[in-house]
Amino acid sequence: MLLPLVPRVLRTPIKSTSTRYLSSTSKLREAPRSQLKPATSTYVPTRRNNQNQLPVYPLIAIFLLGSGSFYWIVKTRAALKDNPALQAPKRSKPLFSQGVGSGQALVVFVLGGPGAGKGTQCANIVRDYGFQHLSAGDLLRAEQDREGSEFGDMIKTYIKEGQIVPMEVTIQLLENAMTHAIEKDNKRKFLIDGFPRKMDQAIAFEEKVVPSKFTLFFDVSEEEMRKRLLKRGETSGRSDDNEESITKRFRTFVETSMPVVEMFEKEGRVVKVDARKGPEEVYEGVKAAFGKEGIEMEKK
Ligand SMILES: Nc1ncnc2c1ncn2[C@@H]1O[C@H](COP(=O)(O)OP(=O)(O)OP(=O)(O)O)[C@@H](O)[C@H]1O
Ligand SMILES: O=c1ccn([C@@H]2O[C@H](COP(=O)(O)O)[C@@H](O)[C@H]2O)c(=O)[nH]1
Repeated sequence: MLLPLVPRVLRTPIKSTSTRYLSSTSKLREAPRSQLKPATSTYVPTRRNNQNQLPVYPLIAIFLLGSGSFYWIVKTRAALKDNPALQAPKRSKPLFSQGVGSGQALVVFVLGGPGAGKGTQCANIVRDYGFQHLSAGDLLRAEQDREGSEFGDMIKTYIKEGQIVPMEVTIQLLENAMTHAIEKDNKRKFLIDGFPRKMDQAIAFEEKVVPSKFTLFFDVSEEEMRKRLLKRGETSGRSDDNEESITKRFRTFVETSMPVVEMFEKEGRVVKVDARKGPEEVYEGVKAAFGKEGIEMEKK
């Protein structure tokens, strides 16, 4: 068991995801437009010597900022690597095998772009299929806000920038939450929402924690997702529900997360759901997907 190695910071179980969307408003900024005036003068300004030269100072500033962020990320990764609490467990096989019996866990990964409707549909699945909902984003936000967390500032920066938090932290949070649900309520069916978002996470989680049963993928256009996120941003209070962060999150999704979905797809482990329509219609697709995978509704 990993638990004794884990610092108190990460050991505290996350109780609820209901505080997901708090309140505040994010505003869109519009770039000022330049005004063009008709040429009314014959005045020709004298050409200054450096007019055709590239502006050097902004370039230096961009370079310094870029190397600063790179240095920060490298330093963070090194610190995490040396953190005894986050050492990869020396397991020759996963903590759980796939199933719902003793020593087992049943994991369905839930993926899709930012704002695809993953959280909304997970709530339906929890209600009808008796799964536990573990949102990686929610767990990270709870850890970010937890007083005394040594990872809080790092998580905050990654989330605002739409980057993927180093996997050691996320996997440990997920494993803690799973272990807690199993020990407390013997709940062994998990919807892991918004994870894995990067290849290293996918491989490490399946090797060290449990192989997933399948991945439920919500398919919807970027345009629709942007619309949903901006609407949600009016009340969510999330630091990343704004135009600038949304653009960064989309880029990370396409470049970093889609390759994970493609890998699972090649292995025949993805069920796609058309998520363009309203929540009820999308849920019909979810039920069909679960039926296809042999997962039945729980009787009430
Ligand atoms: N099918 C749908 N049609 C229209 N709006 C939807 C639909 N599903 C969810 N929404 C709304 O879109 C927003 C994003 O949904 P949700 O939070 O479920 O997405 P998500 O994929 O979990 O997002 P994130 O990846 O950012 O956590 C919410 O405001 C939700 O109410
Ligand atoms: O595995 C993960 C999952 C999420 N993140 C970070 O959290 C934000 C928000 O995630 P949501 O699923 O939209 O709630 C995401 O943009 C990442 O910055 C992560 O690092 N790793």
